Amino acid sequence: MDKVEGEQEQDQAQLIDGKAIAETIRGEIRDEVARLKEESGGRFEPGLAVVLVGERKDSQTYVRSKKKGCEEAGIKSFGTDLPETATEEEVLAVVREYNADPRVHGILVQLPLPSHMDEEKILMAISIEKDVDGFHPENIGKLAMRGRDPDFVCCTPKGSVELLERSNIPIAGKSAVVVGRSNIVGTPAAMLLQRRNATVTVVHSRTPNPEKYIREADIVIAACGVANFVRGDWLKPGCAVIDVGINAVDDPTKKRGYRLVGDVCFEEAVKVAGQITPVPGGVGPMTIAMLLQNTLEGAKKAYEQGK
Ligand SMILES: Nc1nc2c(c(=O)[nH]1)N[C@@H](CN(C=O)c1ccc(C(=O)N[C@@H](CCC(=O)O)C(=O)O)cc1)CN2
Repeated sequence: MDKVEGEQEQDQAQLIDGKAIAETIRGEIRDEVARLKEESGGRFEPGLAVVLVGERKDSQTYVRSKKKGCEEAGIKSFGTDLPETATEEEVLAVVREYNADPRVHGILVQLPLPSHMDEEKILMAISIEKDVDGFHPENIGKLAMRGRDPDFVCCTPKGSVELLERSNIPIAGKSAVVVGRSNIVGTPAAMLLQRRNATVTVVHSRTPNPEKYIREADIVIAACGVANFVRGDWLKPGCAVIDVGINAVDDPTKKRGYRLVGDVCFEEAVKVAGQITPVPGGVGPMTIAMLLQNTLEGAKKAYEQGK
């Protein structure tokens, strides 16, 4: 059938530009921090403490980006780097010090921690009012409860939902599938979508035929950590796809010898979906923007209490 003039069929999904959206949010944070500092007559400054244990290159890069993000936003950053050989007690001592420091409104311990440490024990030591990563079991628990609000929501799931909202993609009444059930992404993402009245299914490594559920979904959040796991023909035409995966695959044509791909096969999915996030440049930049937003929220609460 001939196309009506001016009417165009969409043969490719619209890209959800996480980098641009994150930049907008960072600008909003910068303005709000400046307003807060001005209101306090320069006496109050939001502060974030970043604890890094070990020498993982990727963690070092993320920590650097977080500190740079703070600097650009006018947030003071504090940092403690400990060697891989540090003991659990040494990390706990650093966390306790930041818990007690009134200049610090947010604390994060970069994950993953070395394998000899009990991650949950360390995350639980972070004061709930400073848990800007939202990983404390009490914050996760509150997220799961109707009628309760967590102090902070984990950054990657929060950023994923923010991408949907800022792209005007309706959530309420829609059917959503979250691929993956990790404590820090899949599970909180499912809870956030449910709080916005989506009907949510979580598929995971033990789900037989996950494509059966994904084919029904208006919204897919993929967070299973398996490169190209979700195929294009698993998707409902026109659906929104948020790809949380950041997987390195060998690529000798690249300077660093690898390229990053998501948990969704982008080349196939872009032909079927209505909207899709790229990797890189999708959810990743939102993680840091949400961390800065959470730090600002924590600082504002502390400021109000201190007035
Ligand atoms: N304490 C925490 N640890 C970890 C978190 C977290 O939220 N809190 N998340 C990840 C790592 N992470 C932040 O810490 C993070 C990952 C990826 C990106 C990002 O912007 N990625 C870019 C690509 C980067 C590249 O080229 O290598 C993108 O997707 O465009 C930001 C933050 C695990 N640990």
